[in-house]
Order: sequence, then structure tokens, then C-alpha cells
Amino acid sequence: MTSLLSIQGLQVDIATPGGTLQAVKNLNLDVQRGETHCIVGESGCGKSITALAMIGLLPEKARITAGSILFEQQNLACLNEAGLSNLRGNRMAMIFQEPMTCLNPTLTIGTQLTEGFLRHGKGNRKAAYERAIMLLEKVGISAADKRFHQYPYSLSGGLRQRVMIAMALMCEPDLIIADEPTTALDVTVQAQILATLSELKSEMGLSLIVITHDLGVVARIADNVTVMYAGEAVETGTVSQVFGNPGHPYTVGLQKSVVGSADRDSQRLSVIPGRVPSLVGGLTGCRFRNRCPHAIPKCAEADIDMSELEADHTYRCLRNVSAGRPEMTGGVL
Ligand SMILES: Nc1ncnc2c1ncn2[C@@H]1O[C@H](COP(=O)(O)OP(=O)(O)OP(=O)(O)O)[C@@H](O)[C@H]1O
Repeated sequence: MTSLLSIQGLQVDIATPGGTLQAVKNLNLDVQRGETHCIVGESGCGKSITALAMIGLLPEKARITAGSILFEQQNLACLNEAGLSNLRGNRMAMIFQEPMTCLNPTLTIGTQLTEGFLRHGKGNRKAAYERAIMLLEKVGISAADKRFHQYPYSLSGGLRQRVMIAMALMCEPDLIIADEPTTALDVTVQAQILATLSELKSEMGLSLIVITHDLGVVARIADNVTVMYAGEAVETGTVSQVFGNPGHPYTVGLQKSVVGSADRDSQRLSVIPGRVPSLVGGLTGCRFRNRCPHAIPKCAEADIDMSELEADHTYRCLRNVSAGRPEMTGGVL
């Protein structure tokens, strides 16, 4: 089956005053039609840069230096701005963590909802209005016509995020990329928004990529998951494979950090000792080795390839291969 989105060997470098920062390295990721794929990892692991590369919105100093991002066979890494802007908001859309950074405070919700629809030539003003109202209702906003004419500041954070979801759906995209869509919301609203996203995904046959550091979000909505660490994918597979039979010590650490967290409701990743290494300059070998209880000198010698643990479940760890998966569940991170 051809993937809707297929990322192969993606590398994104960012020019910084201290040197080149390798934000994403040799990333492979496939998303099928109708799939929800979560990308999970701590802050600074390259999740957002991956998402921004997919949608062609990388920061000024960042550039794709290797690899391809095939969206329905078209390589987005080679598209110019006109080509990308034709896809953005149309075939693929993005939902950000904080809607206020995307919503224009000086324009009504309705103007912002219909702008992309009209720009992409999806229909006239009447069709745009009708679709906007239909979607506002679908995402759970009552008194849709009243909201249509309001400005963003009149809405709560949860309602603004619902508006962002409606906006993402205006042009009937095939793929929605949501970067920490519920992080800024309280737990109850989070659950409601995730449920809405999942329902709409099924109803509209969308594919969803959800970037998160929250394993609770992954458990609720994902079919497949990619665990990222320091710019690399370290494990990928179905949710039950990756969290039921983890191959990488970092995945084990993520799970333990949730179990050990005092704040169980929010399921934040907080207790893996140590930090993500600086990604500036050349990094060789396993990037997790300084925090890994299973590390051996060989982990530092050369970059480690992904290995197959079972069908469709891969991980990037030398020790599992060479030492027959040493006490992975017994190690203390
Ligand atoms: N505009 C930028 N300029 C310089 N470095 C950047 C920029 N944006 C991201 N980075 C760096 O790229 C790396 C990956 O960052 P990214 O934002 O993708 O991580 P993340 O996993 O999404 O983390 P978070 O959850 O905090 O957003 C980090 O080292 C980060 O400091």
C-alpha cells in the first residue's frame, strides 16, 4: 500500500551562532490513510522541526539537507513556496499548541475560517459560510453563527482550539498535523478535544500526525507511534508494540517517568535523569548513551541503525541486538 506521507532519510540542520545544529537526523516515517501517528519525545528532540519540515514552515535558519518527504508521491522537500502554499491549508493543515499565535486578533473568527477556503478556490462566500458553520457545530461549538462573527479574544482557550480544528478542516485536507494540540488546556478540555479530533478523523477519513510529549495522549488516540530522541527516531511501531514490548531503553524510561510521576493526570515526562545532549556539531554513536543504564563503550563508537524487533516494530539500540535484550524492564533510568 502506498503511504499518504512517506519521510525517508530526512535531515534538518539549523545554523546557530555555535555551529550547525542537527535537529533531525536520518528520519524515516510513514503514515497511511486514516492512521493516527503520534511522534513522542522530550522537549528538544526534534518533533516540532519535523512537523514544520513536513508543512514547509521551517524557521529561517533551518533547512532540509538530506532526504525526502513524499506526500502522495510528491516530494515536499523540493517544492518551492508557491507549491507548498498550494498544499498548505488545502491538502494538509496544521494545528498549533497555542491558537492565539495563529489566530489574528483583529479579524473575526468567520473571516479567518473562510479565508483559506476562498483563497484555494473551494467555493463562493455562501459556500464558505455554510461550511464554516457546519464545521463549528461539528467541533462542538454551539451558537455557531454568533461565534462566526466574534473575535478570538471572546473565546476560551478550549473554544479557540476547536476553532483551529474547524479551520484545519475547511478545505477537506487529507492530513492534519497537530503540534501539542492540547498541552495548553486543562485535563478535562484536553480529553474533549482529543475525542473530537479522533471522531472527526474517523468520520472524514483523515490521517493525523500528533506531536506530543504526553504518553496519555498517545495511549488515547494513536494507532502507530514514533519515539524521537535527540533528533533521531529511536523506536517505531504500533502503540501496543512500542509500549507493550519496548526495544529502546529511552522508551522504557518514558514509560517509567509516567508511572513515577506525581502528576498522574497530566502524564508529563519529567523524571528521566540527565538531559538531551546538545545537537550542535557532530554526534556519533547512540545519542541516549549518557542517560542509559545499559550503555557499553561500543555504543559510542558508531551510529546505530534501526533493527527489527518484530514485524513493523523497529528500534535503534545496540545492546538489544548484541546482548539479547538485557534486563530492559529491570533497568533504572
Ligand atoms: N529557530 C530555531 N533556532 C535554533 N534552534 C532551534 C530552532 N528551533 C528549534 N531549534 C532546536 O532544534 C532542536 C529540535 O527542536 P524542536 O522544537 O523540534 O524540539 P521538540 O521536540 O519539538 O521540543 P518542544 O516539545 O520543546 O517543542 C532543539 O535543539 C532546538 O533547540
